[in-house]
Amino acid sequence: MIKLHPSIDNGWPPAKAGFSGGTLKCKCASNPVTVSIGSQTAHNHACGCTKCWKPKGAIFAQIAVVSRDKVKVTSGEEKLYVVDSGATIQRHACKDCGTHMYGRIENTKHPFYGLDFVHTELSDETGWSPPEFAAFVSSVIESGVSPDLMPEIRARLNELGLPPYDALSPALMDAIATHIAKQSGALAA
Ligand SMILES: N[C@@H](CCC(=O)N[C@@H](CS)C(=O)NCC(=O)O)C(=O)O
Ligand SMILES: [Zn+2]
Ligand SMILES: [Zn+2]
Repeated sequence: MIKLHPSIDNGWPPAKAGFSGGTLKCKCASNPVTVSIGSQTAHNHACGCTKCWKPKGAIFAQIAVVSRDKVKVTSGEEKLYVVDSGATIQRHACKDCGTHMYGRIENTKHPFYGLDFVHTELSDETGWSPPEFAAFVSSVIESGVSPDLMPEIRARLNELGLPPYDALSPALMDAIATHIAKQSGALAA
């Protein structure tokens, strides 16, 4: 069976009712960076793009969103740096172990402004919102996955209940387009 991501390959625990967050910890054995998340996450998904952080050996990342005001660096802030300051999502990573601790959008006009991107697998708590779909699936080829494996990867994602898309899910793509149409005036605000 093709392996996609350690938190996805064997299924996942369900979201816990009333779950109110937890602490993300980087992979450093000493002085880890810790980030407190003060609420449940949403839109958790697998992402195949080259920019999202993946655990060792994984083909996909797993990533969810949470309101930026619920994200607080609680230790090791001095170890964080922005991976690509030109990217829409400013990914704050640990300079010692490379783990991305949170991704933030600073452009106030962006449809997802106000939401941070986080990898909930970095927490010991269970009850986070589970993955719902797979995004940027074709992009795994850009990381060196053989195009010949794509039918098997998409079949496995479907089997796991994660519909594969080559961008975001239709619901999120519609939300982005609606936001842009309201900004341009093509739709009434
Ligand atoms: N094919 C590209 C896709 C990159 C991409 O568009 N990633 C999406 C999903 S994370 C995105 O929203 N990126 C914005 C950013 O990285 O700032 C790649 O794999 O590098
Ligand atoms: Zn680290
Ligand atoms: Zn991504």
